[in-house]
Amino acid sequence: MKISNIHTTLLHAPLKNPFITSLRRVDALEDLVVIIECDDGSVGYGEGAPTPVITGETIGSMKAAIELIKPFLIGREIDDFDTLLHHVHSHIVKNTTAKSALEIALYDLKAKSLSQPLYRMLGGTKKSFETDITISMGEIDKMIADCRDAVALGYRTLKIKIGDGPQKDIERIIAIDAALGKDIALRLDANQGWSAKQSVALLQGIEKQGIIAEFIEQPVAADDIEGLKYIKERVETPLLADESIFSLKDARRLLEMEAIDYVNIKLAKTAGISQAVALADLSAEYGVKCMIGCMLEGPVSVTAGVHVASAKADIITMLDLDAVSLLASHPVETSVRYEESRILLSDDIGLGISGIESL
Ligand SMILES: C[C@H](N)C(=O)N[C@H](CCC(=O)O)C(=O)O
Ligand SMILES: [Mg+2]
Repeated sequence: MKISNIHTTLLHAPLKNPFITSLRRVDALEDLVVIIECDDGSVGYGEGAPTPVITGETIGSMKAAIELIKPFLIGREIDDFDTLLHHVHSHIVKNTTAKSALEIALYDLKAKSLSQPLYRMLGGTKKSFETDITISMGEIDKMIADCRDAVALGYRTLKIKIGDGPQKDIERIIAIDAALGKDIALRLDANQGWSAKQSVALLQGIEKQGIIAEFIEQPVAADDIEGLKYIKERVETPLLADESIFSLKDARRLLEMEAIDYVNIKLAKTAGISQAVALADLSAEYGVKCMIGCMLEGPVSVTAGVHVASAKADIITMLDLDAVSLLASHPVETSVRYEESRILLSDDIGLGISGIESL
């Protein structure tokens, strides 16, 4: 099974509602699907959504990185898997989403070559998962209405986007908590919107009101490592690092410092599946549980995240893989079922993606 061709196609999918964080607003998904073809007719699918404000990538930079790596993969056997992964990672630094898209397609092919679903190839057995859903940042009344709609659809965990001003944020959190039953868990994601001092004041403020969120995600700037440690030492609310952790090196530093409670693993940050699995293993060594998250991305790469969640189910105990449910429609034919908060893996080989309608 030799790689004969690699090409990309743009995937455009409308969102049900605008996706709004403290970093950006998105009205429709635009991402890049990677298709790797082999000489026996097998096809592997990968995907990645550029998130310029987090990874620094654009559709153009992703295409350029893939074009640069492509000649090192064409003509090689899928069985020579470690060499393929080596080439994905060794010719260009950063460009983590582009590398992830390539890796996902290679893992899809490798699992297909073994006639196994990817999760099983990775050592997983779990097939049923529960994800949260993101509530976009906005006016309080709108956020409460969105929370109620999500609860009515069966979501029991809501990821609340905040971070555009501590005073506004504290009002949002108190109002949302009061509007929902105590059986609904709140995850707070400030997407780097606060300083360390603001974070402590805000979190201590809501804690005094008896509100303990499941966690606060990335309250401070990605490179504010000391800020994370400062917050962790002063609040009860568990602290989850997202934008601060791309690589194993990033994670090791924070874990050694005991600066965080949880790690958010995203394939678009780890440059794919191999380092995502390694990051879960590293976190396990420190006794730190992980969430697997996603950017605003499409069904191919989100599905790859679900397979990783299965492979590392003992350490990846939380899912933020809601991006497919945020789409109004998409052209990907997948045997993996996305039923709002429930995600069910199938036993189809590879990722379980059978095609992209427009191809
Ligand atoms: C979509 C997912 N639930 C999410 O909230 N991801 C964001 C980043 C998404 C983006 O801007 O594309 C996060 O966890 O920060
Ligand atoms: Mg986040």
